[in-house]
Amino acid sequence: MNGHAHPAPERETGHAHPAVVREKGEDEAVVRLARLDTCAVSDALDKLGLPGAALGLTALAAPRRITGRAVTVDLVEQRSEVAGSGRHLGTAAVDASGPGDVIVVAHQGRTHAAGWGGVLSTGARCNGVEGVVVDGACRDVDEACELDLPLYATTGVPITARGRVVERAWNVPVDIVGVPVAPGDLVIADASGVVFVPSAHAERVLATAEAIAATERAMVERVRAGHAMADVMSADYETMLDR
Ligand SMILES: O=C([O-])CC(=O)C(=O)O
Ligand SMILES: [Mg+2]
Repeated sequence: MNGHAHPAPERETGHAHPAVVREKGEDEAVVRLARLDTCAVSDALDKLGLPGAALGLTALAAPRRITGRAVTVDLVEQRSEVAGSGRHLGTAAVDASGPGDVIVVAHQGRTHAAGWGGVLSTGARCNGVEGVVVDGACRDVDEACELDLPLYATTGVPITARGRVVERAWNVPVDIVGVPVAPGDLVIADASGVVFVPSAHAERVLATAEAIAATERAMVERVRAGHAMADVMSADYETMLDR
């Protein structure tokens, strides 16, 4: 699954997640997720009373739907008392990732320095990574566009992370705009935003989202058949997500 000639290194922290040991097409939850969109998944989370939608993130490059399992990177401000990894942020995650993986960088909304860049994008693309999510600024956005690597973030910035922001750890639980994200959690991102699904709740979230999507397909058929909007989107729709 890894584009490099050498085997992917062992992950340094956390648990191996299913995408590491399975080919993408064998990850049943990701296959089902790929048939949905962020809105159906967000509605399912609402109905189940779970958090998951990360606000304020949008596609800066290659704007298409991505789905996969989270490989996390946690960033901190570089200060003398912080022991960085000694290598550039995100590199271990890129080396260990491949098809079915989405790299999720916890940058805590920072916009003064990039939490991702073009050399990293090249590595991610070479390894077949599905895409990258950063809850802060990124640079070399043009390179990500040229590479056709989906990149979801808050904004672009030309300023490097070097000397400013370092990797604290990777493959660890992180916080993305208030949403807890663990390695191996499901990720879906599209033009409406970015949503995470805890792997422990994947089955019931997927089943609920599939039912919601089926209901909406039937509604759209009724709209196309000429039914009044007020009938199609009536009280049933308004209360559909009630718990
Ligand atoms: O220095 C950085 O912020 C990283 C960078 O530009 C790259 O990966 O190309
Ligand atoms: Mg660069």
